[in-house]
Amino acid sequence: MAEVASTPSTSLPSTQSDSLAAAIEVQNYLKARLSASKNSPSNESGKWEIPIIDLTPSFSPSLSDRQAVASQIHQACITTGFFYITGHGIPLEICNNTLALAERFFRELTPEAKEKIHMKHSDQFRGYEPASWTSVNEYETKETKEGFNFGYESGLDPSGGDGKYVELDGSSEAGKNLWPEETELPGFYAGIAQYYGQVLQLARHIFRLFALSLSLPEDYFEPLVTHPGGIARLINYPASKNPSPLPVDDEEIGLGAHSDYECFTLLLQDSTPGLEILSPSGQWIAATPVEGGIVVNVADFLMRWTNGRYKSTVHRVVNRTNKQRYSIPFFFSINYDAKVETLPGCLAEGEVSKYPPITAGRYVLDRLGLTLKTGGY
Ligand SMILES: O=C(O)CCC(=O)C(=O)O
Ligand SMILES: [Fe+2]
Repeated sequence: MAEVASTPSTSLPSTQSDSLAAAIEVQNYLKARLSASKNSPSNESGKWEIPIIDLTPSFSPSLSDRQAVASQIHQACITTGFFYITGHGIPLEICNNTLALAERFFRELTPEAKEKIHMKHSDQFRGYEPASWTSVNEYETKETKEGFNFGYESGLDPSGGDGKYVELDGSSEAGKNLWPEETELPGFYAGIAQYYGQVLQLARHIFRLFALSLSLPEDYFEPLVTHPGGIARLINYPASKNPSPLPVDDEEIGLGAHSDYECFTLLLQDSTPGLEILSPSGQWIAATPVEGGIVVNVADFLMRWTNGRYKSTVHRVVNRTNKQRYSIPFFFSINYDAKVETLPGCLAEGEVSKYPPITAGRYVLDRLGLTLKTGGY
């Protein structure tokens, strides 16, 4: 792990937007957490476990069944900020096929085809991302992962959306994704679109449970997800050159320590472990894959809405095995032109909001901007 304690705090230019200030503040928070972390194997498992929540009853017509799931979600959100879901309704076959498409993307697409859809051609961070093109924090700057990033299109939304989608920067042109040609990777787009549609609808369902978990009406967030942001990534973490349980050397960081930016993330991972989450006492805990399960983690918007009651937990990926690891996170956001502001019900009498209001898309864009080595976008 790179030395972080001595790095001076990032200073805030006076002309920055509120969302950039917020994005920089998260980096400073991360620095504090990392300097207190122990880069050693965890002995905390058992004390701080990632719960498994069966979503089956959440599809019941009975409100009390749905509420029972929501209270398990509440408990997970105020402790780990991470949980697995089973019984989520996305067939295992679709999950496995989508992971197989990720593998095909990285293995079969030619370097020329990857170059054509390189992220440098996108002003919205879409497309193919070679290893070390971005790094999610300023301390672990040689990330081994490579990725392919794409976002919401109304054609991928089974609800069709309300036709008012705006991009991260508030512009209204849709369709900024960079897809490989059908002839270059036959069947890729159709397979990815099928998974995207399913995971998007699942995210909308889970968002209703989040509302219940906060004692809000189930449809509280509904007006905010009529044309939601939803970035997804296919990620390939190469096998370790020197597989060993620990310690991690900087060359082996797949994806550096970070919190996610949006409402919550739904992560599909293959059977190779690698995801680790930072416990309150600074231990890295492995989020080992659960067969048929999807990892859910609270991200920054939910932390901000709840004034920190829901934990946007720091996590990272280190592939310590001799196998490639593929994963597919889906980052569910509200409409990018909507605001995130502390919920009145999450402030006790006299309690002040820790987080100023931000515009959803702008905040995501500012956080993404900080991942580029150039520091700009
Ligand atoms: O690949 C994983 O397991 C996690 C990915 C992740 O945390 C991210 O892309 O934000
Ligand atoms: Fe993440």
